[in-house]
Amino acid sequence: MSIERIGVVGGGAWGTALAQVAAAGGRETLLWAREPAVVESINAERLNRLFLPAVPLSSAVRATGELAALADCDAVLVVTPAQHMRAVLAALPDTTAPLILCSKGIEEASGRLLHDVAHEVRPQAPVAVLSGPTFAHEVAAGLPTAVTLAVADPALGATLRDRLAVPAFRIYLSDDVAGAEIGGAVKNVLAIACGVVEGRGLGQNARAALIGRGFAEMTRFGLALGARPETLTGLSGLGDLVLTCSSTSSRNYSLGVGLGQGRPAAELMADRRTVAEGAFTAPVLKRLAEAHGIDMPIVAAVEALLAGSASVDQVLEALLSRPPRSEHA
Ligand SMILES: NC(=O)C1=CN([C@@H]2O[C@H](COP(=O)(O)OP(=O)(O)OC[C@H]3O[C@@H](n4cnc5c(N)ncnc54)[C@H](O)[C@@H]3O)[C@@H](O)[C@H]2O)C=CC1
Ligand SMILES: O=C(CO)COP(=O)(O)O
Repeated sequence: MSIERIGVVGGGAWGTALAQVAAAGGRETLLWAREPAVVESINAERLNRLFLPAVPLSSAVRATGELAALADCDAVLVVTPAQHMRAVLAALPDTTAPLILCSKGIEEASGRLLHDVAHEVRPQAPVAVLSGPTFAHEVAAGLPTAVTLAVADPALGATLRDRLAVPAFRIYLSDDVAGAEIGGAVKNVLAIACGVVEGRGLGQNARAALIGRGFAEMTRFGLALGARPETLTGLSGLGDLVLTCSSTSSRNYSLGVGLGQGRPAAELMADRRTVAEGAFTAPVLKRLAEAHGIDMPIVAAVEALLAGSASVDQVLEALLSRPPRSEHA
């Protein structure tokens, strides 16, 4: 199987950065964007003025507003917000090209991981997941980055890796598709919690404690859903958790900073153009954890803050008054 022409669905920051990677070496890459202003600014100025304004794009990235234009792509990177993925996949032209899911989240209405959504909507297409510690602006600027590419078929994985990898964008293969997805979805919720710690001035010890105990929650949830431990300790799990929990470059962390400063979630979410996936993942993750009997107190605290059902001081008090337990229980 030869993969030459890549399509990208989603003209936000991450779709644009990935289009830039796919266009390395001057290979034409077709980026579908929902906003006509994004299509126009990319084609006319080589810039995505709405979502990634600081990075000049390769002339090999071409934008379109028509999903039908992706019909002859050999592989399609899917980079919409998680809650819109089902609708966009359903609107894709009839193609059996491999779909590489690059979004991070869980579908709220169904509780399904995104690769399950993709299998359901596009049963003929092979599905891969690309995830890891990857701020879009750094990838687009060509800074060194490493990711996990998870796909059941190792031959397809190697073909996709050979087409997409460049020296500064290292791709590590895995066949643990669910594990790669779970890390990326859960870390967004934990990043909100770490932002709250900063916003409320709780200190760096508290942030490190949240990363450690948050990782314990990610591990319990991941193992219960069939993820492998080495995936959770790898790039798409612990690697991305560390990145997102320690930088205001993260939209999720920044949302948490606002919550920690006492601003209401509704105000922080209103008029957002960019997506903070953890706000949509938290309620469904809490629901899934309860359904599976998995203890996830940090996730529950973030959900309560976002829902406005508890204040920062109340969730802090609840977390600090939990009965002592073994670190490994
Ligand atoms: N920005 C980053 O550094 C990274 C983002 N991701 C993931 O990539 C996914 C996309 O995020 P970004 O590219 O950052 O988005 P963004 O926050 O830069 O832009 C928002 C995106 O949402 C799209 N959108 C809004 N309403 C929509 C609708 N009804 N249907 C379809 N699309 C709609 C917009 O067209 C735009 O592409 C998310 O799941 C995110 O977690 C993953 C790794 C890195
Ligand atoms: O997923 C990301 C980095 O790996 C981007 O994080 P944010 O969505 O929080 O900005």
